[in-house]
Amino acid sequence: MAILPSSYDGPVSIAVIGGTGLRELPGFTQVASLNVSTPWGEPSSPITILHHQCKHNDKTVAVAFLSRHGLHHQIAPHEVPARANIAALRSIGVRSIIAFSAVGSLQEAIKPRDFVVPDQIIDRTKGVRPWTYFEGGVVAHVPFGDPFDEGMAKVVRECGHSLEGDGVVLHDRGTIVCMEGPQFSTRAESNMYRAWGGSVINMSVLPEAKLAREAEIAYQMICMSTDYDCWHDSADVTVEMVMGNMKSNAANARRFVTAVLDALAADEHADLVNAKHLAGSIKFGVSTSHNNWSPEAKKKLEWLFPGYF
Ligand SMILES: CSC[C@H]1O[C@H](OP(=O)(O)O)[C@H](O)[C@@H]1O
Ligand SMILES: Nc1ncnc2[nH]cnc12
Repeated sequence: MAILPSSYDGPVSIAVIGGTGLRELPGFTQVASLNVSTPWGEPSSPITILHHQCKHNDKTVAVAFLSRHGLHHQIAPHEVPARANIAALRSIGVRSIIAFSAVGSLQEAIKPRDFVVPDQIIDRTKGVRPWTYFEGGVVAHVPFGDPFDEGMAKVVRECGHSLEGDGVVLHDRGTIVCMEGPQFSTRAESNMYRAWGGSVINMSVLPEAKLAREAEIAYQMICMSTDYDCWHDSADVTVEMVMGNMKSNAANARRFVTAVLDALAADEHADLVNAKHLAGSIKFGVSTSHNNWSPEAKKKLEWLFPGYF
């Protein structure tokens, strides 16, 4: 295989974070592979820059691709270096992320292989994952009432519906429960999440979505259901089941992501993918006056937001 350049000059506003079963985007041309180091450590994988020829306007768009669990799926959900991942993407210019995830279904109507565009999250992680950029001498609080980006979600839903009838079944909204893992849930937990109104469950939407919000990045997850967890009459979830359903529906998953990238590349979405609606928002969330920031925190945050504060 040819060695890819380790730098890329052009603008890259959009990233895809691939999860279980979506470790690459075939059909896209790889033009660079970036090893970015951040004050929060190394990301899960090199960031691949892909060139994508848009269907609608013949434009070539650059997309960044990061593999959440590493190139060989060697990083457990609680070990994913989410701060480094989001910081590395922001540092190369990314302002919008489509994150992909294999999820368990908590509702009969969401069948294995159906897609869901979640609009809410219930946090069941256990506090073992670093979840903020604002600590160690600087405090900030960002709004998180709507944890996903509605503008991105609208585009994703339109694309999903345009593929319906062609093997894609889409649920427009849903509450995703993010559990710690790596063990799957007990039956009592699974039933409790159902009683709470959970639609689907995974181990990876947090802290990814929180960090994207802090980094002023528009973030939307696309979920693909792979199992009925362990509350249903059918067999309990296993990795084999997850991988089997991911594999047999991989073509649809890729078609879906490609359609979303095509749509996001349209000129009308330029402000959305550059997250103009979020630019500058973090400044209103910071509670610590700038001259009182600790030197360590200042150094890290100036790396993330150069020339900002
Ligand atoms: C292999 S089953 C559990 C695993 O699958 C999901 O991964 P991802 O969200 O990265 O697609 C889930 O969150 C767990 O990490
Ligand atoms: N049942 C489940 N629980 C947590 N994460 C999952 N990812 C896929 N299926 C899952």
